[in-house]
Amino acid sequence: MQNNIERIHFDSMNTCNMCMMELENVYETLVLSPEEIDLLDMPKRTFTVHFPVHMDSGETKMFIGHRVQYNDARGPTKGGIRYHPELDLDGLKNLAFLMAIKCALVNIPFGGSKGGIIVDTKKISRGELERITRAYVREVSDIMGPFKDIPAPDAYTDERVMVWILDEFERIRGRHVPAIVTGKPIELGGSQVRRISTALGGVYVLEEALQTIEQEMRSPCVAIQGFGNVGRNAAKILHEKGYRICAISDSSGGIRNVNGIDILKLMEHKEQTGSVLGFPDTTEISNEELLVSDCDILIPAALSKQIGKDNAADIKAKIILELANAPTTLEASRLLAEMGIMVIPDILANAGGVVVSYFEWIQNLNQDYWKEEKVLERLKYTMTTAFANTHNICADEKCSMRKAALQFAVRSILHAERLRGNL
Ligand SMILES: NC(=O)C1=CN([C@@H]2O[C@H](COP(=O)(O)OP(=O)(O)OC[C@H]3O[C@@H](n4cnc5c(N)ncnc54)[C@H](OP(=O)(O)O)[C@@H]3O)[C@@H](O)[C@H]2O)C=CC1
Ligand SMILES: O=C(O)CCC(=O)C(=O)O
Repeated sequence: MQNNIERIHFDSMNTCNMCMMELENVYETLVLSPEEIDLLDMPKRTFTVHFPVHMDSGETKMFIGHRVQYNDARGPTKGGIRYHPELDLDGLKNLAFLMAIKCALVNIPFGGSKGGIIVDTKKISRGELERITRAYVREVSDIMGPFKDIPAPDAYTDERVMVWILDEFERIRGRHVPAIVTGKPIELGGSQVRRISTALGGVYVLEEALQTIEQEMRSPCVAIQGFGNVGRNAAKILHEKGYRICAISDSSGGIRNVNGIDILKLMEHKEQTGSVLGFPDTTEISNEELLVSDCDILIPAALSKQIGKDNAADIKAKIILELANAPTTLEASRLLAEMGIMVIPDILANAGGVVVSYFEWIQNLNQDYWKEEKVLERLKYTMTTAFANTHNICADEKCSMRKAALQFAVRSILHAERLRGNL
């Protein structure tokens, strides 16, 4: 086997260095062959598109979009679409890899993908957002399909964007194809619960995790970074369950009140002002301060690489529930494990989103729509089973949850590759 540095030089075209480094943590335990490592280290396909869009000003601007399909041994690739001014292909490869791992861990028949457009949604109009989305779909429609690659919402995309993706794709195909995208509004084939499923799935695994620790936490104090779809719904669900939400932030900064923040009122405040700042009876803190603030449970629910080697040692939470994707660098993950902090990894913690996306896809294909109770019951079963599978490996091997989850998922992906005769 080549060492890491040799490999980076050897296949520099489309490697995913972050994926390689993450996978190295399980190579030894799983005793993988060089062929297996080669297969896992690189995405299957990477697309970059460059397309013009007419802006409101009358000028035409060029945009760049990507879609990475990492592995499809277990089924069509599945993963969100992210709009962000700092979107980069390497980050997307890692996110697509995490999708493949996540789907294998919760045992749904999908591979993993991720995509997006380099754009700041706060600096464009609604009309421009729609034209950019539709233009991107025209560029990538050939590689999408209900049995090929199925997008969904991610940071700075929402139901409205999913509807434009659906509509543009159906215009191109000339027929209805509801299963082309998930995260749609219920009126257009969306599933009950999908709006809150990422947060709710996270709460299910958090409560399983709390049962495994000896020390009882009474009215735990929770700090949440991010107040978008995932952060806001996690805050609301936990608030309703009696947790104290002591600190919360968005891109403009954070607020803190150790006695707990009224989340419903904060949601109204954010709706009216566009920010969590200025909410009554709270002290302003920075996003950096939020991450290292006194709390029992820390929930990163915004962007990647928020917890790194520079701030990990200062974290005071006893549990970190990673609702964002890749919020912790690998270096920081190792440090947190040494500090005895329980980290419920993204690939488990935020899988509730794709699990209900899978339910939405099934409902679309069968044209048979489920009641809320059925979705809730199946989501809970899927998440608690994935938690138990991960926890059992942790107990047997005395390893972190991240390593355990990764092992479980890699085994499952390689098994599918072997069955297909690819290994
Ligand atoms: N949506 C889903 O179903 C899933 C999402 N995820 C992951 O969850 C995370 C959040 O996604 P989602 O909630 O959908 O995205 P949204 O776009 O709905 O929300 C993003 C939130 O993050 C905040 N934010 C952005 N930059 C920063 C920053 N530097 N510091 C603090 N907060 C910041 C935003 O602030 P502001 O409101 O001011 O813009 C916003 O509140 C992402 O990592 C995503 O990949 C994972 C699985 C599924
Ligand atoms: O719902 C989905 O299909 C994917 C959601 C997503 O992008 C994620 O889990 O990171």
